[in-house]
Formats: sequence, structure tokens, C-alpha cells
Amino acid sequence: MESQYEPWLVMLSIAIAVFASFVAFNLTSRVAAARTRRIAACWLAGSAVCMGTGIWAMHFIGMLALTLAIPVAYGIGMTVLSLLIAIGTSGYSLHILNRASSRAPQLIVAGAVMAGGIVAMHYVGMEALTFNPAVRYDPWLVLASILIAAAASTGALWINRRVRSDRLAASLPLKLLGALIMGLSISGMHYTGMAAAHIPAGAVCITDNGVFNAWWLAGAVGGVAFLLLATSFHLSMVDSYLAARSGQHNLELEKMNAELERNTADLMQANSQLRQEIDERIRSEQKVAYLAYHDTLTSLPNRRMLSSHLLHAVNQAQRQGKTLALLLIDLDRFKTVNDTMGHEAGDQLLLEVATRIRHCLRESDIIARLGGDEFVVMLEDVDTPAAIAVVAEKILAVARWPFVISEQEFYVTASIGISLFPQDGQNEQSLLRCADIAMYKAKDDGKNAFRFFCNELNEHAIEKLTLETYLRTAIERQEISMHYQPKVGLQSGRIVGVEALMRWTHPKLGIVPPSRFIPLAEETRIIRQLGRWAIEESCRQAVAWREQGLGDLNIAVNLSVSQFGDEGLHRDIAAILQSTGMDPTRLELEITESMFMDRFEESLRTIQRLKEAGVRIAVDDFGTGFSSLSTLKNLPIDTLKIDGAFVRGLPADAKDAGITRAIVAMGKTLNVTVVAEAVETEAQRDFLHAASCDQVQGYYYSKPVTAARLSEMLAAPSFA
Ligand SMILES: Nc1nc2c(ncn2[C@@H]2O[C@@H]3COP(=O)(O)O[C@H]4[C@@H](O)[C@H](n5cnc6c(=O)[nH]c(N)nc65)O[C@@H]4COP(=O)(O)O[C@H]3[C@H]2O)c(=O)[nH]1
Repeated sequence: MESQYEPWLVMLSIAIAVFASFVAFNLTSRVAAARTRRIAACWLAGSAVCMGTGIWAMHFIGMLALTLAIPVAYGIGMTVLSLLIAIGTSGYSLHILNRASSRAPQLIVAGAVMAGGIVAMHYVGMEALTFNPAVRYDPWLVLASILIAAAASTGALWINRRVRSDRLAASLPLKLLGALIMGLSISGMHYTGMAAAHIPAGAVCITDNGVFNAWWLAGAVGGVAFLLLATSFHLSMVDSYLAARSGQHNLELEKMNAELERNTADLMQANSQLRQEIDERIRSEQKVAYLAYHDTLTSLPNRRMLSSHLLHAVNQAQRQGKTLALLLIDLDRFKTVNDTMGHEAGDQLLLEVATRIRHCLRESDIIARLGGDEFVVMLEDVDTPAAIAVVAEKILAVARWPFVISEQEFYVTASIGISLFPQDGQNEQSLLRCADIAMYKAKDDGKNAFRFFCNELNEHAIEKLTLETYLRTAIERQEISMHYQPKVGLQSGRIVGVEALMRWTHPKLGIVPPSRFIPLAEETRIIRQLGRWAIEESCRQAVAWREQGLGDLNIAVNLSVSQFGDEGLHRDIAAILQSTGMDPTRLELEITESMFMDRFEESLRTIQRLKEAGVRIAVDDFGTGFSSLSTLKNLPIDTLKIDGAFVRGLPADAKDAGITRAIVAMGKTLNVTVVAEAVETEAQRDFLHAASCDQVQGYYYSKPVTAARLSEMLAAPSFA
């Protein structure tokens, strides 16, 4: 049968197919962007309807474009079925496409379903027309229509699959290309399918049982399809815009969230830093608090901590009517170790002492270090003095054990003073003062001992304190004077020298003997001032005698321990010699054995410096110490003074006699002058004379006398 196409309708059908594909693909991209599965399903359904309706509309407009010589009508059932096929297959195809990844098998399946749908829709739609005789199809062209649909659909879907972006602007060119290919696929299939159909000449359309008029159907289909597509497209645009905005908001939100997270992290870091600083601060505060209450060397409680313990213990003892004991421990030879071995060794010694004392005590007893070599032990709830004495004895015993420091052995002892609460004092100050007094008593009694405080000790301490106060002003009040005891040469019987001895005449106390005030002066360091004055005064006097023509006397002056240990002694002596005009060789400085035995090297240096100043050195009280011959041999001394203790037994005591002879012999060997002191009798003098002793001094000749009296004696002929 003769037929021809209306070109503008053909164009319209193609345009509808392309537009429908575009809208459908656009809606499909909304599926991926949907936030929930329901929304995704809605978008998928929408795209299926658009695509299906588009295919369907294209078909009927394409049919309208075909002008036949006979009138045609479409069966309702097949027409509706073809619409449902188009929508269903489009939906299924797009669903596969959406679910699948970009892998080829899924794409091919989706393309096949889409192509199958288009082909099925077309041929079912053709069945809505019933001709007599029936339409015949050219199988090759039918096959060609199927292949066109399959290839073009798969290609279009592939392009669409690649365009996932829901942003139209970004994906527009590809979407348009995909839609164009899809539209051409639908149209191509349709027009090839139509070319395959041969309506026999003279055929008539016999469609019945509910028909659509062709123009009416085509107009309605085109209008509805266009409206549907336009609405769907608009909807997808609005949604895309909203999604873009919400995406932007999301982006901003994400940015803000990231910033918030950064700020939170910063805050957390600052927080942990702050926590660290706080911890550090707490630690350093704890350290400061610890240092404030502990001794840094031994880590024992310090004075402050002891005070608070004592306060608490006194209150408790008061409430419970119990006794509290305070033991003040002082090491006896600590200074020597410290000076000889250095502070490090001294520190080690103190550490060891602290450990040893701690082991003598119960856990509840308190031990504190007051500073230097002074420790305090507090015993609470003590029953009897005997129990305290046991602890004190233990401490004395452990202090006596040898100390090994830097592979060297040391021996020290301790002196302990004990005071009791409530008998001796009511508070920390008074208890410590009493313990201190008792400790000095232990030292006075020969050290390495403990003493309980008693009232007599207190009186003694008060007396000592008074004496000290008087002594401090004794020189300026001119209460101190020098007396001189002659030394007589045994060969000549003449006064060859004098020993200068200090005398203190106090307006209230009267004459205070050196044995009382010299140790006190030593203890309180007043001796340095006193000793210097004694040397100066003696030199001044010796020069005066010389100037009076009473002879060039040797004058011997005693040096105290602290004077001898004074670094600047040789300079002091040189200054005195210069200021008084004294001949250095006439000045003799007396030191005792114990002074150089403790710190031999240092003592040797001091003696050498004094010798360089030109003065003589005498060893006083010789025989009472334990200096060996080798020690003496190495000392540049000039005189040995035999101690009065050996002279006293002469001549009867064989041992004293032997010792005296030995000392004299030793003196001769060493080529030094030997002087015997405390000679009281003629027999003693005769013995010493016979033993070849060089000089003697003692009451036999004269007690120490004033300078004026000695001037008279010097004027006298001789003692011989
Ligand atoms: N029993 C007896 N004693 C005699 C006899 N002849 C002398 N004496 C005493 O023996 C002491 C000798 O002095 P020292 O051994 O150096 O012992 C001295 C000396 O160590 C110290 N001393 C005295 N004056 C000074 C001084 O100016 N400086 C220093 N650092 N110490 C001094 O005081 C100590 C005692 O001095 P003094 O009481 O003056 O006692 C003196 C003296 O009076 C005697 O025949 N029989």
C-alpha cells in the first residue's frame, strides 16, 4: 500500500525520544544522589515513566507521521500494554544500570533489557492496528531494527553510566550525547521496524473492540508525554538545585565540622599540656614542701619538721602524763674528717651516720638532722632513764664503728646530750637547750659519751655563758695581761728565755685560770683575738726588755688549735714582728703534738710558712701525744718540751726517768733544744741536769710572774 511520512512529525517524534531520554537520564542521576532508599525508588520510578512514556509517545507520533491511504484506529488493549511494556522495561533497565558498577556484563544486560523493551513496545504497539489482509514483516529489517535498538541503547546507557554527577552543568554535554544516542536508538528502531512492515495493497484497518482515533491518540499522547517530561525535567532540575545547595551546605557544614574538630583537637592538646603543667606544678610544689621539711643531704626531717613533731609529741605526752626524751647527737671528730678529706667525704660520713642511727631506733622514733654534724632523736613514751641510756649506748656504739670512705678508714665518736619532758623543759626550745648543755658536758667529760641534763649542768651552762660574755670584752677592758715564767739554762744557770702565759683578772670573778677560759675561748672562737693579742703583747715586752738592756730573751708563746689552723697565721705573725720590731729568731711558737697529728700535711705547710717568717717552733707537752720519730724527723722544729707529767715522778719513778732520758736523747739526735717543764724540786733539776736536758722551767725557779717582776729577776745575777 502507498504510504508517506510527514517530515515535521518525524522530527517531532525524534525530538520527543531525545527529550524523553534526556529527562529520564537526568532523573536517573537523582537516584544516586538520593539520601534514602525510598527517595531513590521514587526517582527511579519517575525516570522509568519518563523513558517509557517517551518511547511510547515517539512510537505513536511516528505512526501519525505515516500517511496511509486508508483510515486507521488503534486497539485500546494493545496500546495500553505497549505503554506498560515500555515503562516496565525502561525501569528495569535503569535499575540494573544504577545498581551495577561500571562493569561490562551488567551494562550489556541493561542495554539488552532496554532494547528488548523498545522492540517489544514497538511490535506490541503495531499489534494495536489490525489490517486485513494482515501486515507482513521483512525478517532482515526486523533483525536490523533489533540490532539498532540493542547497540544504540547499550551505547547510550554506557554514556549515561559514566555520567554520575547530579550536577547538570557539569555533566550536560555527556547527558545530551547519551540522550541523543538513546533518542536515535528509539527512533531508529521504530523507523527501521516500520520499514520492515508491508501493509498489503487494498488492505483495510479492521481494528475493533474499543479503539483510539489515530489523531486524537497521537495528540493526547504527545501532549501528555510532553507535559510529563517537562514536569519531570523541572522537578529534577529543582531537586538538583536543592541537592547542589544542600551539597554546598553540607560542604560548608563539613568544613565547619573539620574546623570544629581541629579546634577540639587543639583544645584537647592545650588541655593535656595544661594538665601536664599542673602535674609539673603539683610535683614541684610537693618537692618544695618536701625540701622545706627535710634535710637535702640525708632526707631526714629537718629542724622545722622536728618542731612540728615535737609540738605534737609534747601535747600528747602532756595529755597522757608520759615522758618524752630528746637526744642531741654531735660527732666528735667530724670537722677533722671534713677538713682533711673534703666535703664530699664529710657528706658520705653524715649519710652513713644517719643510716646507722636510724637502725638503732624503732619505726615510731623520730630522727632529724639539725645541720652540720648535729642529729636529734626523739623517743616518745619512754619509761625509765635506763631505757633511754640503752638507745644512747647503741648510738655511741655504731658511731664508733669504722667508716670506710674512698677506701680509707675513719674513726669518729659521738657525744650525746639528753633532755626529758616534762622535767627539763616544756617546749622545743628549752628541751633542745637542755640537750645541748648535756651534750657539751659529754664532750667536756672526754667525748664518746652521753649525759642526761640536770640542774647543775644548767648552772654550769649559765656560768659558762656568763664567762663567755665577760671574756668577749676582757681585752678592751684591759683585764687580760701576760705573765712570764723564766726558762733557765741548765749549763749557765741563767734565764735564757721565758714562756708567756695569759692571765685574766676579772673585777667580780677575780683571777680566772687559763684552764677555765682558754678552752672556752677556743670553743667560742674568741681565742683568735686573744691569741693574737698575746703574741703581740709578748713581742712588745721582749723588745722593751731588750731596749732596757735586760738581754735578748727567747720568748715562747702558746698557739691554740684554731690559731694554728688559721690560713692567715703566718701573715699575722709577720705583721706583728714588723710592727713590734721583734727579732723573729727570738720568738718561739708552742704547738702540741695533737695539733699536727690530725692534719699532718697541712700542719707541715703551716710550720714551714712560720719558719719562713724566721720564728722558732716548739712542741709542747711532748710525750703525751703519739707522734712517731719519723713524724718528728720530717718537722722543722726547734724545741721539744717534756711534759710536766713525766717530770713530776722524777727522779724516783723509773719509767718517768727512762722516758725523760729517752726524750732528751731523741732531742739530741734531732738536734733540737730540750726543755723540761713543771720542775718543782732540786732533785728534779739535778736529774735533768745529769740527763743533759738543755733548759728547765717550773716553780722551782719561779711561777709565771708579771713583766715588772721578771725585769727584777733579769737584773739579778743567776739561778745557779
Ligand atoms: N703544777 C705546776 N705547773 C706549772 C709549773 N710551772 C709552770 N706551770 C704551769 O704549767 C702551764 C704551762 O703551760 P702550758 O703547758 O703551755 O699550758 C697552758 C697553755 O696551754 C694555756 N695557755 C696559757 N697561756 C696561753 C696563751 O697565751 N695562749 C694559749 N693559746 N694558751 C695559753 O693554758 C695552759 C695552762 O696555763 P697556766 O695555768 O698558766 O699553766 C702553765 C704554768 O703556770 C710547775 O712547776 N708546777
